[in-house]
Amino acid sequence: MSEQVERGRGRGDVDGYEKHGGFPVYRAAEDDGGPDFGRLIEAMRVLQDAAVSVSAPADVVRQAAEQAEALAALLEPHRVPEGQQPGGRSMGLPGRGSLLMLPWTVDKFDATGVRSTGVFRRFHMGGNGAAHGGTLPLLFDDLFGMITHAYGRPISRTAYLHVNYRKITPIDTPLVIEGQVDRVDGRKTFITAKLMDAEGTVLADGEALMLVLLPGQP
Ligand SMILES: CCCCCCCCCCCCCCCC(=O)SCCNC(=O)CCNC(=O)[C@H](O)C(C)(C)COP(=O)(O)OP(=O)(O)OC[C@H]1O[C@@H](n2cnc3c(N)ncnc32)[C@H](O)[C@@H]1OP(=O)(O)O
Repeated sequence: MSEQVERGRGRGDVDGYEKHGGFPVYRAAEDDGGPDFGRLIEAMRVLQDAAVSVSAPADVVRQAAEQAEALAALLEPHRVPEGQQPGGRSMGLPGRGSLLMLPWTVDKFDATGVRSTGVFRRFHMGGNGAAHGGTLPLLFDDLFGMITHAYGRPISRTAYLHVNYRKITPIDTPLVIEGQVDRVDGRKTFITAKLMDAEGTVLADGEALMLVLLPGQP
């Protein structure tokens, strides 16, 4: 996906694109973590959905806990430093293969904006069939980061993020989020986006100021 970025278009007067402040330079994982990584992440998401929605007999809960502990022990010796794991860098996987991110798929990524589609799952539910209010800023924030990147700006930090909740955001319903850079002013990138249902009804809109980091800024 990074190859699609029209490098330099939105740099403005910001130097040192490759430096990203104090950030290490992140590269996309070449093979999306290998043939079974996406499968593992999706299985983990199904498990998350189950963990927040089941009411199972004590014996089943005990077995599940033992299996979850065994799985964690299997993976534990393979931790690597930030920027080396496929999670979050696998551009071909929903949510870039990060369990933290909403499992949404990017279908437009260029300097004119980014669009992503997906569903909020049971794991993301707040109450009465609606997505938890805290999960929407997560979706917006990650989109804003991608929009900044697609515009050719260095990785930036969110200085502020505002979300207007216009209508209830349902779970298990295909939705789309789309946004773009509105204005650039030196280190400042102003971005807006809308979350919509399949009929184009706006469920939430958001705006953010993303600030290009100064050299050495964490
Ligand atoms: C793998 C391969 C490729 C992957 C490709 C995919 C893309 C990859 C996607 C990643 C997606 C992640 C995207 C998450 C991004 C976060 O979520 S970052 C985490 C959340 N944010 C933070 O933790 C930021 C914490 N805050 C800070 O670090 C510092 O406050 C900041 C934001 C760096 C700014 O500090 P500073 O550099 O000292 O800035 P400062 O001089 O105070 O202000 C600069 C200007 O901005 C203005 N400003 C600053 N804050 C504000 C504010 N809140 N409101 C209004 N104006 C403000 C100032 O007034 C000033 O304006 P001017 O006077 O220049 O006109």
